[in-house]
Amino acid sequence: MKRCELMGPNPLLHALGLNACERKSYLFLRKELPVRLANIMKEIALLPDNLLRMPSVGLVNQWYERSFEEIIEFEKIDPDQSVLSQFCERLIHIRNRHADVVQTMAQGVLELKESHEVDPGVENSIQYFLDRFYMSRISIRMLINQHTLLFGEQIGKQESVNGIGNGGRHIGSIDPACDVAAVVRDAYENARFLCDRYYLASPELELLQNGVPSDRPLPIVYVPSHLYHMLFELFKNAMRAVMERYESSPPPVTLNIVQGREDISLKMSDRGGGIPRSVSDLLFKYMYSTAPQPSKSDSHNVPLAGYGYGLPISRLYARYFHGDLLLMSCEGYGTDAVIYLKALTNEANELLPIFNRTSSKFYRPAP
Ligand SMILES: O=C(O)CCCOc1c(F)cc(-c2c(C(=O)NCc3ccc(C(=O)O)cc3)noc2-c2cc(Cl)c(O)cc2O)cc1F
Repeated sequence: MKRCELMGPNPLLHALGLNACERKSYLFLRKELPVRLANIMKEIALLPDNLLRMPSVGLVNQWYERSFEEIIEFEKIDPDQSVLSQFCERLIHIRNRHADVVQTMAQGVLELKESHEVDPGVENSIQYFLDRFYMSRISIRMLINQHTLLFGEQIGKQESVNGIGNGGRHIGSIDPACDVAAVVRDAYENARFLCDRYYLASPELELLQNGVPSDRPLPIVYVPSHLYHMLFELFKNAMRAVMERYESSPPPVTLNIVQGREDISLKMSDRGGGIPRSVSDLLFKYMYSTAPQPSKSDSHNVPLAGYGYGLPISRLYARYFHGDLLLMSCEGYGTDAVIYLKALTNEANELLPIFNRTSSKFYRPAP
């Protein structure tokens, strides 16, 4: 078995250690995944009783408990090829089980809103929990994807992730030369398709690099699907604001990519009229964003915005590798949304929620 340098829990560095080794990854994940599942289950147990009792939250909790049990079954099994294949299949099974966790938790929050008065203290606890819960989920899915993409059955067929061709250079879900400009154009075109379908028109994209029109590739080490998710969400919001404000000749949405020494900044600017600060703060609140899902039958007239957790989860994707996502809206004119990415690979390690005395205080403040 070829030795390999397991480069620690940083999935970027771990995966870029091109001689990734399935056995080392198995030994790391069979410990690390139960730890991350256990950490978040401890926090679920500390949720306000009213939320914990909601049927959908109970369902999510069962999924976590089941997945925890299924991984610790490997705790004392030495890896031979059969065990490694079973482990890969088990991870895929677990990833599929958790596919609808975001919507199911949102349903749990809705069940709470519809059945109980929610005081600001409980709302703060829910906001704190969901940020940590979804960040934990991003990290767990990142580790599972790296292992199953690097060592799973599909390894020979992996052409690209998220449909963006790349000549097979991906390492798991990480692209060591992720072309930011290409992901921007991809996200814009897909948001534009939805916009055209609903408004029968859409704003043009003005793509700049350091303030100058440019189509030049801009390769960074990143997870294209994370970058795409953030950009697609912001383009949808910008297009909705612009098209709601302009009957015709909508002004373009500008996306300026600025390469700094520490940060790569992607500033999206629109002239959609903007929102007051009191509203822009609410857009990151899970309780505010939780509304009954539009019925599928009238999906043709659902606005661009998905009544989802698009913005808070996009911010978590940015923060996962120590970046950020900020909104600066000028009511009466338009909105700037900035995605900050870490330009230096070795600084882009994971940002993980760890359950400890400090975090538990957040749920039940000391009497
Ligand atoms: O569904 C999701 O997950 C996200 C759902 C989210 O849905 C929204 C949406 F796409 C766009 C806007 C919006 C408006 C607007 O709507 N302006 C008109 C109005 C002015 C005042 C007030 C008020 O005073 O209350 C309300 C609206 N202006 O700028 C933005 C805007 C918001 C964001 Cl996050 C962005 O990245 C770019 C933007 O241009 C608000 C949304 F809410």
